[in-house]
Amino acid sequence: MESGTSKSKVKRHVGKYELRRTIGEGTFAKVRFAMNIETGEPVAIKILDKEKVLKHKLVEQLPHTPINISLAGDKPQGVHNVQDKSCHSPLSKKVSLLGDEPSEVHNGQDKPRHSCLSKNVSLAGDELAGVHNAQDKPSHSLLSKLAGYKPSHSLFSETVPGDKPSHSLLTMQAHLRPFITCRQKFLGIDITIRALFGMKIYAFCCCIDIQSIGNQYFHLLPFAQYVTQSIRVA
Ligand SMILES: Nc1ncnc2c1ncn2[C@@H]1O[C@H](COP(=O)(O)OP(=O)(O)OP(=O)(O)O)[C@@H](O)[C@H]1O
Repeated sequence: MESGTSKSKVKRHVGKYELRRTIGEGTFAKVRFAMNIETGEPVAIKILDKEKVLKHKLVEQLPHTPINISLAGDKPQGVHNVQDKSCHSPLSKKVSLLGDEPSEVHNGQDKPRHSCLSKNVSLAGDELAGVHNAQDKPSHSLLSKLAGYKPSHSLFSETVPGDKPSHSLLTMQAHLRPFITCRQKFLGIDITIRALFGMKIYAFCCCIDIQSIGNQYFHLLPFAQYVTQSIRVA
């Protein structure tokens, strides 16, 4: 994290993002509008105090294995997502699924177009095995753009040397739990994990960049203008 000064006030930066006004506040986090100083791309950055995260054991709610999340609009054929309307976060919509044995999950067919998050994967088979998503490059994927489509690439670790992403890149995972529905809340994100149609397996995947700096976590989100219609970008 770096800071710069302007004539009137100090502008805070997180990597290549300049933090601007506060968009909103939730139970655990404050969300600020931010702008990529190189491209002008608007994003939202959710800021959480580590203390709060620890106090409310939010981290413990994160499954030890990676999870897969998808946004509204990403509905690969045959997959029915259940939206959780109790949460306003654009990341809160829904969910994943998949097998206990995290065999490599890939996809060659599914090309979601409207994902703000990257690497969506859909599997319609009864088995998870050696499926790859080498072709999958969602055209509107914010994070995949930022990460250069490299799952191991953290946006912030790239731009903030020395700062390690704590939970960035929640990647592909499989849980073979037919008919089990599980709800988790992690860092303000409601996550519903559902297994649909018995042995049929569907997978969604995304990269979530969460950077730990000082006593705070910074969570990069696509800026959802519909949430804050009145925000002024300036
Ligand atoms: N990606 C985003 N783009 C624009 N505004 C956002 C975004 N994410 C959150 N906000 C705004 O910030 C507010 C706080 O979001 P946050 O996710 O921290 O809490 P919440 O989900 O609204 O509430 P809680 O955490 O109590 O369930 C939201 O109500 C919304 O107005």
